[in-house]
Amino acid sequence: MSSPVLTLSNVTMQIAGLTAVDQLSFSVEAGQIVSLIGPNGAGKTTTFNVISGYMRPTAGQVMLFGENIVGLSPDRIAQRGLVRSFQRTSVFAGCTVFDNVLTALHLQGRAGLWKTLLRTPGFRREEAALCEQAREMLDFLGLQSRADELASSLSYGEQRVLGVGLALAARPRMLLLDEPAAGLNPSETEAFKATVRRIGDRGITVLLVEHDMHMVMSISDHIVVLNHGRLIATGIPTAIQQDPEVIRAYLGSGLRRAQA
Ligand SMILES: Nc1ncnc2c1ncn2[C@@H]1O[C@H](COP(=O)(O)OP(=O)(O)OP(=O)(O)O)[C@@H](O)[C@H]1O
Repeated sequence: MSSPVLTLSNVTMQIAGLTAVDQLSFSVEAGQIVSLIGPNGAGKTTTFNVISGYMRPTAGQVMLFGENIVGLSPDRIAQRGLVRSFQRTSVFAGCTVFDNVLTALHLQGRAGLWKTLLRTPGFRREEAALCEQAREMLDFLGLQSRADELASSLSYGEQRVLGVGLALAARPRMLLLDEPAAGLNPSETEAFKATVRRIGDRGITVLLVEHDMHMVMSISDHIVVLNHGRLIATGIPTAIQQDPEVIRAYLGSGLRRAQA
């Protein structure tokens, strides 16, 4: 049996007198693809902010790989293996696709300033290894044929995939995806789903916030549902689709479309 990589215990987040997240507890098991869903204003983004260190919860505990990460900065949390890919594209538009990935890998590299400036043999060896890793990453993302093009020339969907590649360059053990399908057309969404599955196949645990119920229902091993900051249901997709409280929370709308 797998063990949880992430556990929230009684997490509460009050913002300007409003309880955005209310006594929230749930766990994410290693290697799973888990979706965090709920109607607008349910507290999903706030929960992501708390998990990734952008907000310090008013109360509660967030355990990542067995360690309480409340109070750690996003950078420190990323060093512990949890990396977040943002809703908006975050690629360097004026650089080539290859240089985007290479730069992200460099940020994780070990070459120090002097080694880099003096272009020592150690630096050149590391540079060659990183170029190879960048090519592998572009293969993995299905962007190899676009390597020499400017990132700005990619479609919106491809830019989102590249943005995930930049997050993967940090070698996360757990990846947080913030509305990955937002703004994608149906074929881009299908391609993105395949990418997320391959990320899962690499043993990386994925937690995503997503409004596209088709994507959520077809990709998730497990779903966590929030409403008004509270957990109202958790389970496998088929159970969530039939959960009366979930259907009530959505007034049947989004969920009914996904079942159709
Ligand atoms: N910085 C803030 N200042 C004031 N209120 C906030 C702030 N951030 C979130 N809230 C409130 O907290 C509640 C939860 O918001 P949150 O953005 O986490 O929900 P969400 O589930 O991500 O919504 P959506 O699906 O619309 O993105 C909402 O009532 C929201 O108005």
